[in-house]
Amino acid sequence: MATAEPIYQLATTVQVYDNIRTVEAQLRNCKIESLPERYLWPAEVVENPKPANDEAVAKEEAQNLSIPVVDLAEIDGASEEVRGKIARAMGKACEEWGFFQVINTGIPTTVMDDVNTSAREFFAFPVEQMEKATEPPGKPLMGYGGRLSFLSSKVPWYEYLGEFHTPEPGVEALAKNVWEDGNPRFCKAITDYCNSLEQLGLLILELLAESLNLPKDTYSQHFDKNSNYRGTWRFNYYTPCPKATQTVGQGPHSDPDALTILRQDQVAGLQVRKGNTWVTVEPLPGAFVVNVGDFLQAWSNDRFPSVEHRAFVNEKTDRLSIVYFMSPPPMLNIEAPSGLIGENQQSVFRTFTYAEYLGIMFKNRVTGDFSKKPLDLMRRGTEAAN
Ligand SMILES: O=C(O)CCC(=O)C(=O)O
Ligand SMILES: [Fe+2]
Repeated sequence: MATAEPIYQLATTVQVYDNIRTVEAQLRNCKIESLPERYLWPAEVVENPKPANDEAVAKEEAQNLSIPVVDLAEIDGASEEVRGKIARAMGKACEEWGFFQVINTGIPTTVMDDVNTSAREFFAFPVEQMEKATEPPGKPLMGYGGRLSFLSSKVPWYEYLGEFHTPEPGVEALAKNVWEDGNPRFCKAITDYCNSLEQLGLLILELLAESLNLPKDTYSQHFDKNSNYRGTWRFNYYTPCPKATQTVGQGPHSDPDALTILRQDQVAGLQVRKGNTWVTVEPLPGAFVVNVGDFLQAWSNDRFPSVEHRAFVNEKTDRLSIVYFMSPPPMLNIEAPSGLIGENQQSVFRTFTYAEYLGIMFKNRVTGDFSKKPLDLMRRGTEAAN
């Protein structure tokens, strides 16, 4: 079981603080006046980067930008031509943004509504009840959390609940710790949702391979149920923060996995880096936000960047995002397919496994070193790669 994997051992250096609900209540009751130091992220992280030239122009440009939208309405039984068009649009979005929104996925509204209701049911509990789902420190970002610092030197203003969907689904064990009857409705909602997202993820991986003129199963074959791939669901819940402008829901990061599929509610909060600015991902009803993770960046030989993103919070409204992370089998060697490497050339990154990569990433983050994107350490010729 994943609990014992050495890749997570570093996370035992985790620092546990008061739950953010306690801090929020203290602020509202004027028991404390300002956010505790640990939530105060540096200005360069919280604010938009200052453009070198004209700030007003850059701001306006950012407002007019939005991540591409890919429509899947015609994908079922599509002709080669139509499928190719969709694949190219997706590939272009990934090359230029590392992000896109996907609409008309065919996933029934009820599947999305049920998981939404389940997430809100959980986060409506008092802290003591939610904490029944807290996992021991060796399983970072699994179970319930909302006061931890192990991925950065600062604490983000958010709570999460998550578990594996595959290879060993953990939702039932988790639910048994929280509800006496194990809440079968909750378990079903999450399982149905993950099954749908898994199918969507496989389709996207196929289309992305096609966009690179690779055999369509180049990536998706490694996400077969029998392949030991890691599918993880996570709810991110951002309670309103009385000092929202001083902190972040999630600091700038790229996702380590291959592909992330996120469903946000109708409250904006996700921002994607584009050059020197941050572009807000506008909530679109029924859409999913898809992004390339570090692993797919390596697997595409740098064609699809895994782009930094962050989530902000606000003073009045809570916000929920529901994420499905697709990570390859931990021991799979990742190397760029030969179709992406020219004659007499080497791949941009050295060969590495996901397990090895997570180890390096956690170490980097626990020590608070954000000066390098972890994936850059795997480029041929860099220190960690040698
Ligand atoms: O909540 C969001 O919009 C961002 C979530 C995210 O980036 C993550 O969970 O990795
Ligand atoms: Fe992320």
